[in-house]
Amino acid sequence: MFALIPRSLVTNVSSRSAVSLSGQKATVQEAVKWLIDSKKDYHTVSGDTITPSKVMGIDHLRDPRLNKGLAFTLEERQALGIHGLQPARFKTQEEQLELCRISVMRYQENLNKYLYMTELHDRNEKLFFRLLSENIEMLMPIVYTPTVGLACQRFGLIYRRPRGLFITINDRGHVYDVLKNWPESDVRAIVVTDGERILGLGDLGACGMGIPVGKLALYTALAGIKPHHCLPIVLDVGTNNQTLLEDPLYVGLRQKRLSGPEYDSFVDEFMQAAVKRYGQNVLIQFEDFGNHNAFRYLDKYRGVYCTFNDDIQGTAGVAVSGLLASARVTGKKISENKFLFLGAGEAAIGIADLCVKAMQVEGLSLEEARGKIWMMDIDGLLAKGRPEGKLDGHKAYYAKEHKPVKDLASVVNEVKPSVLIGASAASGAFTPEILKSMASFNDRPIIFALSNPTDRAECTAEQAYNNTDGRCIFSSGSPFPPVTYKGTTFYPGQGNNAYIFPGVALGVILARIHHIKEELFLLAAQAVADHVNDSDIQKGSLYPPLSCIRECSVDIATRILDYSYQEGIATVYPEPQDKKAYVMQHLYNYNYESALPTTWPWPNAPEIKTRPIEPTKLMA
Ligand SMILES: NC(=O)C1=CN([C@@H]2O[C@H](COP(=O)(O)OP(=O)(O)OC[C@H]3O[C@@H](n4cnc5c(N)ncnc54)[C@H](OP(=O)(O)O)[C@@H]3O)[C@@H](O)[C@H]2O)C=CC1
Ligand SMILES: CC(=O)C(=O)O
Ligand SMILES: [Mg+2]
Repeated sequence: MFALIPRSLVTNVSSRSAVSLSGQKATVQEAVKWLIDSKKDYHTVSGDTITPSKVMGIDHLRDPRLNKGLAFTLEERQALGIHGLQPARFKTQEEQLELCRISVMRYQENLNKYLYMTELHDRNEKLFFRLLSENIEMLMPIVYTPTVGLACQRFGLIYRRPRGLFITINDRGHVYDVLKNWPESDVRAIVVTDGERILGLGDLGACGMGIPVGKLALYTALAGIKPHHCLPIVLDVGTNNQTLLEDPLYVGLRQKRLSGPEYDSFVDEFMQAAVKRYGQNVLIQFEDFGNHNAFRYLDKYRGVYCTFNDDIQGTAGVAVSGLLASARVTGKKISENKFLFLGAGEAAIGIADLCVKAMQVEGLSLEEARGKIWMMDIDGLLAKGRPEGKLDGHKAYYAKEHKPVKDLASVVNEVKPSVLIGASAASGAFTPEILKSMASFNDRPIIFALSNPTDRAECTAEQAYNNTDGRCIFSSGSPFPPVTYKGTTFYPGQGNNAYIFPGVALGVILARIHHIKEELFLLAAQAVADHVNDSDIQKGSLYPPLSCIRECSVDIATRILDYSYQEGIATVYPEPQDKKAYVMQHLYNYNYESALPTTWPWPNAPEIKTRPIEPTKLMA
């Protein structure tokens, strides 16, 4: 009888003294080595005969992890049993990449480019990641903000193949069983959302899955974390978005969002199940939860699990990095600035808290540091005793003895901040009048419009430069094209947590840190700032080019390893002596490897006729 067995179980046949491998006699040890080398996932076993499954032949084309398309050589096509299943042409990965670049650029609509990338991800994983990694500036806006926002909004319409795990409240009591359905057993990182605050687009329920998928694509493309170590998850607890509830295309649970103790116990069960399934070191990144849950869960879980909240902590890292780099333009330390935030939510409070930490490192007391930060929420200035708007949680730290003020322009004129940061999703809130005011009392005003996606930004890059006489230092959460003002072209940097979370995750995973300390984000901020060079600054950017994020991620991870061994929070022993080499050694390789076992051809195997592969011209 034939049976399909996983490669990991092939060693079960070791009790046999000899086997027949694809018709060739071999010792068990040789056969096992061949099978392991062959990187096949399944083999048929019949009696003492182990045969690479014929069914799995075609699965080399169907499985995105194994598929190389026309890049399979003649030897591989014959050895894997896929000869004849593709056209005769052989291509290099470089030729395939060129075709992909041409194909993706042929689409006019960004959503179609997104769909092309999704289809490529589903078809050929290595090609997808190499394409993305080598074309970050062109493709990050497609797989990530802003296009991913649109993809989430159209999720029901564009949904074709599943990616990630959807765990609903109906799975309560069985969350672990659902996790067991995920086909990978060695998951090291989970990005989870409940879809309540997707970018600045609000509650998108289960359609929020695009975000964990996009974030984890960046884990691999920007930090070399292996794709099979990554798991995107949506906790579907319903949605309060009435439009979605009435949308026949909505694919999530069609009911109001669960809240209160039942919701909490569901999230508790998820956390416990994740650790039971993948071990206590599994990294769990919270993404785009509603404000009221984000802070609570960070406080509740950070000392118990290996977890962080990207919107609070990752965003803080990237903003502080920009502020550190801004010193090269303004000559001011962070503590020599006065800050005004529009927004007092996850991103704004996260940034403010990390700025305070940075200012303390620069020598300020906690009170002095908090005193330099002014904040506004939907009810206006955080002023003690204001009649409207609670000052709960961290908001209270930044509330000032001040009369209530509602409008941003008045606060700007009164406070005269040197740094204006928007994390409110209030598009256009930085009006020309406000920008002009910033330029009237600052030589080089710092303006961060961090809200995503693009149409939620507090101002555009063009508005910022035009209304500050080209003197502002600008960055935004989603990318803006270069702006030419009075003959000078500015290339604004992207103040997005994508500079931070992939590198932090890489460092945490490699050091196997149990709990993620705040210091890691300060350290990551410093690392990214160190990668900014004079030409970046001259071009108008506080960040290194997107094409350098991989280097930043490796540097962040290396510094995290150094720090975690110094602090005794790393749990991998023996301690790697050369930390950077250790990081490099563990990066995902998106180049194709031979699909042939190293020992191929098997002794006495029929000779494979080969012919030279002729270099062919790329498409025009
Ligand atoms: N660039 C980046 O890397 C990141 C960008 N972001 C972006 O930041 C934005 C906010 O995210 P997040 O902080 O998580 O969301 P939250 O919901 O936690 O916070 C939003 C904050 O903005 C305030 N707010 C809303 N509307 C207005 C308004 N008209 N005027 C003044 N304040 C207003 C809210 O007030 P109240 O408290 O009263 O409700 C709240 O304090 C989103 O667009 C998100 O995409 C987020 C993370 C990373
Ligand atoms: C970038 C990001 O995490 C956000 O906008 O939510
Ligand atoms: Mg987010």
